[in-house]
Order: sequence, then C-alpha cells, then structure tokens
Amino acid sequence: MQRPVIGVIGNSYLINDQYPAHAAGTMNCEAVARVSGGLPLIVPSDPDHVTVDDLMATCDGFVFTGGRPNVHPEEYGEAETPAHGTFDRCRDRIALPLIRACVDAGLPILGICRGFQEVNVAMGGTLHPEIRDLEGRDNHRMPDGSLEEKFAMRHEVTFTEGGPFAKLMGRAKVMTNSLHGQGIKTAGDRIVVDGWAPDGTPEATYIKDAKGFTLSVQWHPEYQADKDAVSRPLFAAFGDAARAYRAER
Ligand SMILES: N[C@@H](CCC(=O)NCCCC(=O)O)C(=O)O
Repeated sequence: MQRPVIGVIGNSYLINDQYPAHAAGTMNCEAVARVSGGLPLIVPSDPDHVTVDDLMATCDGFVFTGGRPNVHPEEYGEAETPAHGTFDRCRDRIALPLIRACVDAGLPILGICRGFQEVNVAMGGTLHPEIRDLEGRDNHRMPDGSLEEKFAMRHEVTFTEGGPFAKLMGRAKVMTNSLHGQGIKTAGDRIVVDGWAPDGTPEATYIKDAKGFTLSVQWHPEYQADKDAVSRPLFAAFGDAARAYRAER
C-alpha cells in the first residue's frame, strides 16, 4: 500500500526579513517519514491557497506543528492584549476548522505545541497568554542556546493511570522538552487532559469519543523522534492510525 499522506501544517516566515515563505520544520517531516512511515506534505496555512475540503480529500492524517505566533484570542472570545503576542490569522482560519472537520470525520490528527493549543481552541477551549506570570507556575519558554539546549529535557509529565498516554508509553511519567509561553486555561468540549507538568500545566490531551487518533502534546516530540523513547511511540501510533484511515477510505 502507498504510504499514508500526512499534511504537515506549516507556518509563514519572511526569509532574510524580505521573502515570504510557507515552511515547516524539517524535524516534523523526518518524524513523519521515518517514524510514522508517512509521506509528509507541507501545507501552506492560508485559506487563499487551500481549503479544508481539499486537504481532507488529499491527506490521511495531519500534524498541527508548533509555531511562534499565538492563536488569536478572538478565536476563544477574548480581546487582544500586548500579552497575547504575535498572531497568524491565516493559520487560525485553516487550522481551527480543519481540526473540527477531522474530529468529525475520524481523520487522525496529532497536535504539537501551538498545534496542541489549536486543538483545544478548535473544541471551544481557552488559553492563558503567558503561563509563567501565573502564581505557582514555571517558565516553560524556550531556553537560549544551541538546538540541543533548546530541545533539552526540562520537566516531567505525569499521565493519568490507565489513560491512553500511559498505555502508549508503558509508564505513567516521562521527561519532556518545553518551548512555549501559552498554555491551556480551560479545556474545550470533549478535551480530556491526560498529562500534566509538575506545576499543573496541561501537557497531553485527547478528544473524548473521537473516532480517530486525536492525541496532542504541549512539548515537541518531533525532536530526534526516531531515537526518543517518548516521541517514537507517539509518531508510530499516529502513523498506524493514518494507515488504517487510508486503508478504509
Ligand atoms: N505560540 C505558542 C506555541 C509555541 C510553539 O509552538 N513553539 C514552538 C516554536 C517553534 C518555531 O518557532 O517554529 C506559545 O508560545 O505558547
């Protein structure tokens, strides 16, 4: 069977501060190709170029990747403030309806960092603009330094005993990296938080009663996914779900 086609939801960049480009991190495509066994297809996140129907007809799964710009707070009914940072309204306009359509259709999705936050907002949840400013919460932002230092293990994540993440990982606690400023404030409809950082920040979710794969994580499993004992089962299970979806349709 042909490999499942995995839409890798991209971000907008200005190369050399001048040349507009749609791109997705190489690590995401490597994880999809090497660990999920899928064909990575980078998606330009702009409703002028792609539609939800086009994408669903083409792809057997989607990775909603990380990205610096935050989901616009209007998407969850809050007014914009300086704390909300920068936005990518084009990605919001594709990613949020695409997530809802995939959940309805049972098409597998994997949310990563910004993608994890998008899944929550798409289902009606809200976000804190800056979790390190909250009482008792830690700084989860990306550290300075080399790529190795940025993606180094930073904190434990504890999963619900017997939940899908604990079953997938074969253990209730794992170590993860951490490269985000925002976090889930209220969980959306059917969003089940299944893993937490030591400060209580939600780190792993799934969508209750969804027909397809819906696991999402606040950390970045795409970093060295083929070598990492936490990333590997996640991308492998996502690939299995996309293969099953492709075989069925
Ligand atoms: N904007 C959100 C999400 C953070 C996130 O996805 N970080 C990864 C950035 C990787 C990149 O620059 O491509 C937040 O800060 O919470």
